[in-house]
Amino acid sequence: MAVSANGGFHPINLDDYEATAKERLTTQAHGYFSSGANDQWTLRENREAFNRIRLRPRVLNDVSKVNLNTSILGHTSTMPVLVAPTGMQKLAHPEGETATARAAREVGVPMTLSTMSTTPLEEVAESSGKGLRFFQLYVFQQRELTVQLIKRAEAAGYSAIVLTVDVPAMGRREADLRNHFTLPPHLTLANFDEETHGATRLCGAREAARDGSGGDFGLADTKSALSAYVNSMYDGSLTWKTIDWLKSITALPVIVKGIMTPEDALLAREHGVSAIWVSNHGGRQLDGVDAPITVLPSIKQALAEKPVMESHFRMPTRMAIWVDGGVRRGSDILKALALGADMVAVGRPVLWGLACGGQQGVVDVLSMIREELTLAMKLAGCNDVKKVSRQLVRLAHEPV
Ligand SMILES: Cc1cc2nc3c(=O)[nH]c(=O)nc-3n(C[C@H](O)[C@H](O)[C@H](O)COP(=O)(O)O)c2cc1C
Ligand SMILES: CCCCCCC(=O)C(=O)O
Repeated sequence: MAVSANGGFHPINLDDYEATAKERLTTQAHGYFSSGANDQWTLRENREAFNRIRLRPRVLNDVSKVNLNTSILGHTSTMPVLVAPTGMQKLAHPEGETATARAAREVGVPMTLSTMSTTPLEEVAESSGKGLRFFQLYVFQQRELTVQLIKRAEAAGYSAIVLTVDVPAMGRREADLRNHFTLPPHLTLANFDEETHGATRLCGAREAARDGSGGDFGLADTKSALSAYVNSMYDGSLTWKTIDWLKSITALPVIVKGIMTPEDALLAREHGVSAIWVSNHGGRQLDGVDAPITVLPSIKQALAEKPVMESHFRMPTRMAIWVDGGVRRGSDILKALALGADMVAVGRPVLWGLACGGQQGVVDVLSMIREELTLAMKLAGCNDVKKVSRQLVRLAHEPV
């Protein structure tokens, strides 16, 4: 990282943001944001998998101008990048999700707001203004509460519902256990009512975690307050019928986040979703699964080979593929596009930007991603994201 004479912060890559964010965050917050599940093999693999993919540059192709504009669900994004949902952003900065929303709007990319936001979804919508925003949904055992969240997201102008399907139970994040992670008293899960739901319940979990009593959640040393909350509140009985139900109660496009196999990608298409989001939740759920970028080619191939199944649901003409996990370089985005992604999401880098500089920090992170992507495109001989093709990359098992 470049350090000026007065010790100022001059990040030159996304890892520099992470290093500085670590210095600024509490141990608990940094542990929650950065960690993966169990031995964190998948967390590391998300990065390493990108390093195994080689680029195949073409030359003499006029790259004096590079076009990154991308169409997403009938809207426009200024690059094929979106902000992934991450919970509890006020742990990173007092302005939390509103700062992220303003930054995403400024840069012209979509933001996905987490159900587990520390700012009410309506307030985030107001900050986002005309910015494109999606609402990430967790389905609660209290179905009525889930329906209310969807109705509120529709009323507040969110343009899609992103249903996360890889949290039937909370992954085992050992940093949260070691740090006795709790939400600080001044923060709440702001999409919920103190009386009836979330904030109150997480407070219960917080006290139980602190005094080791187990409290209402029966916490032991092997459970964190977060896992106690998730395991007692989220609906672990979701099936593919849940997608049909969701589509029956909202006219918004439905995206399914957490797809990792061709089999599930095909099922998602049968159930009429608008996009699948290939993701292993940033290595935070099942440790030992492949990186999303590794499974992307087989998912793309299965969708291309198998015809769209007939069903009584309205089918999108083409189901889009979004991907996330370990994206830290512009060239990672180029690799993902070449392997079949329509959009690429970033999670932790946005949190690091938020911790380093609030709204401006997130703008800087997204702008750095844009600059790196533009340069990678030029050096690879590609002047338009729409023209990125499979020929641009070589996988380890393919001949040179
Ligand atoms: C701190 C943190 C909180 C997250 N919260 C959510 C969430 O509330 N909902 C969700 O669907 N995914 C959540 N995720 C997963 C991200 O949406 C995304 O899949 C992941 O972070 C991508 O990997 P990356 O961080 O390497 O970019 C969270 C990830 C992190 C790091
Ligand atoms: C208060 C519960 C936090 C739920 C999980 C948010 C998430 O998806 C993640 O941390 O990962």
